[in-house]
Amino acid sequence: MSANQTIAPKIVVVGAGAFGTALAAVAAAKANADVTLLSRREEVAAECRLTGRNEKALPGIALPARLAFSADAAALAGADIVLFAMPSQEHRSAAQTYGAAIGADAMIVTCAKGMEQSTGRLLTELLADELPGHRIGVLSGPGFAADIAKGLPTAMVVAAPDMAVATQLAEALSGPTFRLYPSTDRIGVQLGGALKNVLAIACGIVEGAGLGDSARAALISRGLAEMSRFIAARSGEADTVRGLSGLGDLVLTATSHQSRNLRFGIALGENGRADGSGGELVEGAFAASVAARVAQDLGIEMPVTEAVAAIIDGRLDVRTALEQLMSRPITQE
Ligand SMILES: NC(=O)C1=CN([C@@H]2O[C@H](COP(=O)(O)OP(=O)(O)OC[C@H]3O[C@@H](n4cnc5c(N)ncnc54)[C@H](OP(=O)(O)O)[C@@H]3O)[C@@H](O)[C@H]2O)C=CC1
Ligand SMILES: O=C(CO)COP(=O)(O)O
Repeated sequence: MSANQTIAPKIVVVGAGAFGTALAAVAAAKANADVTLLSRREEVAAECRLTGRNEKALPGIALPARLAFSADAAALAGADIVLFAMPSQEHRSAAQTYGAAIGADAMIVTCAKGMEQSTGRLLTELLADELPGHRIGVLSGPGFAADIAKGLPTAMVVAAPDMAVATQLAEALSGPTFRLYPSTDRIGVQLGGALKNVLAIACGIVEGAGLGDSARAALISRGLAEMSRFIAARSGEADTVRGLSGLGDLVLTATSHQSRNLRFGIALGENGRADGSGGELVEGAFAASVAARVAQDLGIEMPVTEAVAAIIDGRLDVRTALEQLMSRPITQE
């Protein structure tokens, strides 16, 4: 993507799940849009082409007529903006699969919320490892795919190292009901998205175990403090945590039953153990252990995150976790 581009950029969204389909739909709703949704399975692309819907990902939602569908990596040729919208743990293999088909000038934006579990790498770092020379951005913030695709008002953040590029991305991807704010804090923006999922699981556990709304409010506030410490230790900006990608997304995910992370936590709180996610993607279940491990390496305290990781691993039960959290030494807020 060149710095002074005025014609509509060519956008390819890789990953035809709920979020990829929603982002492709809002981008394609604009006049002159050139947007392709790239699935890894031909049957998904074929169904979308035939019915104008991606029924499994976004049930009952009609997609814009201008949106193109493909399962051929060749669709990436000439793309100005490539959105990576597959799960965090799939980013490295997707970069390896599609990298050769992506042109050297394309800007790549991760839209996932997580860190690589095996290495603790941020997704922007991982993409820079696999796709050297590309400008790498991140899109995150409070927005459920179904809300975005239905045209309900949504605001999120897109971050790139250079504000001019972040602004270009925000302009290219925003629409009448989908507003993107540009930022240069890639670390803060993506860590907000990764860490709020763990805290949403914690809020779900509190709900499922019937511990009350006051406990949820305490968790949101203390969880935000954990996010701040982690972001600062990873050299992100302190202010970012108070914005859409931090507090905004934490509040949304910790309070809405649309959230898969919250629902997973509720089941944990009700049953006292992890019974799986029923096939749903629960990013926080991956992020909990890696965030706890990295926090320990960085020497920062993240008691809520550590408790969630231990509960998911079956090393701690909910009652003991609560006792431990409540009996920590009294400190200043
Ligand atoms: N859903 C939401 O409301 C939001 C989600 N996000 C984030 O977006 C990311 C994706 O979530 P979401 O869309 O909901 O997940 P879904 O489970 O709905 O979809 C994931 C999609 O990724 C595809 N996929 C998996 N691996 C690869 C790969 N290696 N290459 C290409 N495609 C692949 C899957 O394809 P297949 O069907 O073939 O398995 C599937 O279409 C997550 O990190 C999530 O946190 C962010 C904001 C909102
Ligand atoms: O990130 C999201 C909303 O901002 C989606 O949350 P879940 O993955 O918990 O459904």
